[in-house]
Amino acid sequence: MADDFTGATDLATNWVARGVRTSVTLGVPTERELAGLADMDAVVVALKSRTAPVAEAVGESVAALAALRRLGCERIYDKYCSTFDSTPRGNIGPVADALTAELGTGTAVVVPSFPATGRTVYRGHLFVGDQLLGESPMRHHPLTPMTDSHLVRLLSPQTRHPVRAVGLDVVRGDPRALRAALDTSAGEGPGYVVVDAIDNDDLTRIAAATAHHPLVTGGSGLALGLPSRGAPATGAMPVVPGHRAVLAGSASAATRAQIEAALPALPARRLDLAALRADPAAEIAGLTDWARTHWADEPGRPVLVYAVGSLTDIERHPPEGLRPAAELVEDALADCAVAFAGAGARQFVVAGGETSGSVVRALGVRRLELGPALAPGVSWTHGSAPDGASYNLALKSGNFGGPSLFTGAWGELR
Ligand SMILES: Nc1ncnc2c1ncn2[C@@H]1O[C@H](COP(=O)(O)OP(=O)(O)O)[C@@H](O)[C@H]1O
Ligand SMILES: O=C(O)[C@@H](O)C(=O)COP(=O)(O)O
Repeated sequence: MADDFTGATDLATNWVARGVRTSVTLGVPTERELAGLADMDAVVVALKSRTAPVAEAVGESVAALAALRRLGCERIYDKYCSTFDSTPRGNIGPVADALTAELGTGTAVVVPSFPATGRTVYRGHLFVGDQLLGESPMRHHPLTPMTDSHLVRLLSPQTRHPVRAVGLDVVRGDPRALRAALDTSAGEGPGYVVVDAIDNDDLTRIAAATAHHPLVTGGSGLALGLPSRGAPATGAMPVVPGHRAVLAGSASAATRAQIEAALPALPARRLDLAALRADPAAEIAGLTDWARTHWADEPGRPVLVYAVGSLTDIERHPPEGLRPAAELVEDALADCAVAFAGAGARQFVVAGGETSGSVVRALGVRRLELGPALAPGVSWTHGSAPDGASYNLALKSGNFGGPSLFTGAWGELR
């Protein structure tokens, strides 16, 4: 299970790359939906629980676990952000505590490392590229600003269980010693072990040492440590003809670079918070008319609607008595998606995990199958809504992908 929608397609991208047939369900699958998943090797349940109230996040995660167990899943992967997005209250710790209790497990590993995207862990410190997490642009995140980098320190206040660390020397040493270090010792109850990993070989060692663990936790990188089952498990993804749009609610550094690179090439509009507060329906109608005009002029050319071009666009506190910007933007982009779909848009790149959750829920899509990969942790997907409309959706984590992703992604839809 994944705590946001981009995280879900990120994990699925890595499983599919290892030849594991994987579907993503958007929300906890119903009994009927479960029946359609029986022949998959893996299922990722995408939740929107990263910044939800703790009790809600725990409740949804336990419901997702119950559904996965009904499906016969024997091993559970608790996927959170490779930048450990959370606060001292959660939700990484409380969710992991609940899963540990439900599964009756002892020690669970904590592995945010995803070297292909620059996330590495050394001596318990999480790095984003060359920077410590707490010194990286993640310190500016509108919802979960990360100002510390030490994973034991970050997780400890969030859990009732002990947190210890295992260093790179152990990861690269005798495999039996690694396995012993990651297993629950006699008399030890539930707890967490933060494991160093700075390259994919480290992840392979950790995956082998935890192959018998019923629960692992981390970013998606650990999935790349699985033994490959052969060719990537993507079938021929249907390409849905229709207009194209990029909807970017993320304020992350990679998204801002993608917006900057796209501005000279794509018709673009930045959301106007004041206008949205004054009359959201009129603002969405205006954006839809604008998009329609561009699609009529140049069919095939995507339009870009974005929230944050530079850090100064972030509104940390709403003016007295008004709705927070995060809610306003998520609702606006979800409404744009629905209105754009009504105007014939079928191909969307959505930037940001929370944003993707809002957009995909609004479109009503409940299940995604993966298509071509666009960057580490980012793939095109295909999904259908109950009204019969189908979409190609690329749910892009705020911090993933190169600068040309918003302009270059479309070439993969052939
Ligand atoms: N101008 C803004 N001020 C404050 N918050 C914003 C603004 N624009 C967007 N947001 C919010 O920031 C959050 C970004 O989170 P998310 O979509 O998960 O992106 P990321 O993947 O970069 O974390 C969303 O809730 C979005 O609505
Ligand atoms: O693990 C990751 O970094 C991503 O899969 C992820 O969770 C991204 O979250 P957002 O940046 O909020 O999209």
